[in-house]
Amino acid sequence: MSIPVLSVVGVDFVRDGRAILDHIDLEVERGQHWALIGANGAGKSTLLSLLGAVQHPTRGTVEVLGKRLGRVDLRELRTLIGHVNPRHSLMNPLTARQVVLTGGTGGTELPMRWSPSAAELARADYLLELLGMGALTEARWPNLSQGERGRTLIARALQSDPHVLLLDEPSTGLDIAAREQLLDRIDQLREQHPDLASVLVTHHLEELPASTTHAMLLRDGKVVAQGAADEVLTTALVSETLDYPVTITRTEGRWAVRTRRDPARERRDDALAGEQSVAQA
Ligand SMILES: Nc1ncnc2c1ncn2[C@@H]1O[C@H](COP(=O)(O)OP(=O)(O)OP(=O)(O)O)[C@@H](O)[C@H]1O
Repeated sequence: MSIPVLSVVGVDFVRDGRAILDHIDLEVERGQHWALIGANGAGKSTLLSLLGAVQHPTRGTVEVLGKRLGRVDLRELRTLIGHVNPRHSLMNPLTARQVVLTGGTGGTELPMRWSPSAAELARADYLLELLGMGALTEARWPNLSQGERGRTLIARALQSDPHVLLLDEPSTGLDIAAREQLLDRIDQLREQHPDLASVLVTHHLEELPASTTHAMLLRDGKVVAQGAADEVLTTALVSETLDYPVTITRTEGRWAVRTRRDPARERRDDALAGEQSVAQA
């Protein structure tokens, strides 16, 4: 059996006496594309930061391709992981191509007196093309739209040829066209790199690419359910996770969420509104 790309065993993350993550187990294999779903504050970004070797767990183990966080140099681990941070900040107005090249140098700016090899340049251009940025390789970061920046950052995360891609709410702030373009590119990327694994965090099931294979539902730092996407992204389990009645549908691979009507609750709300207006009269 091959070594999992990511292996999380018995992980707790405790801050100020509070369990922000409570006994998390997760195994991500090559070619699997996980969605991490939960309400605000459920612990999604914290879990992603452990997977990205940004922080250490309080208890338990995190391994990336069998290399254990805490035992292996963090820089070595991070070359195996492509982490897309939507809050990427830049001091200099680099071009899209230069931003992608920084993905191979481990910083956000290009090192002084550094010049890329022909292979590094060719990879950056290949990735920009793959993410639909081929016409904008010379465009400068401050002039890129939010959607173009997002796609550039995914190309940047892939420059070091990582085994796993971590995406933290990649569609936040995008209009519908930009979001759909991004999701299409993620689907294409996964198709063309069948060994790549990924973990994508979102609040919104509409923002999941059709190529999502697995899901984990988190509530208050605990796992509500995890496994194959269609077994986990169900009306009952997502409602339990969000503590709110929703109906989940999946059409042409994509998910949609609607508030579930609860006739008993509506009758109670109507009766309450009636009592209040009588009281005010
Ligand atoms: N280093 C820390 N110290 C103290 N509390 C923290 C720390 N990191 C995270 N938290 C808290 O842990 C909880 C989970 O945070 P996290 O950002 O992981 O949630 P999330 O599911 O990503 O939320 P959101 O969807 O709002 O981004 C929050 O209540 C947050 O305030």
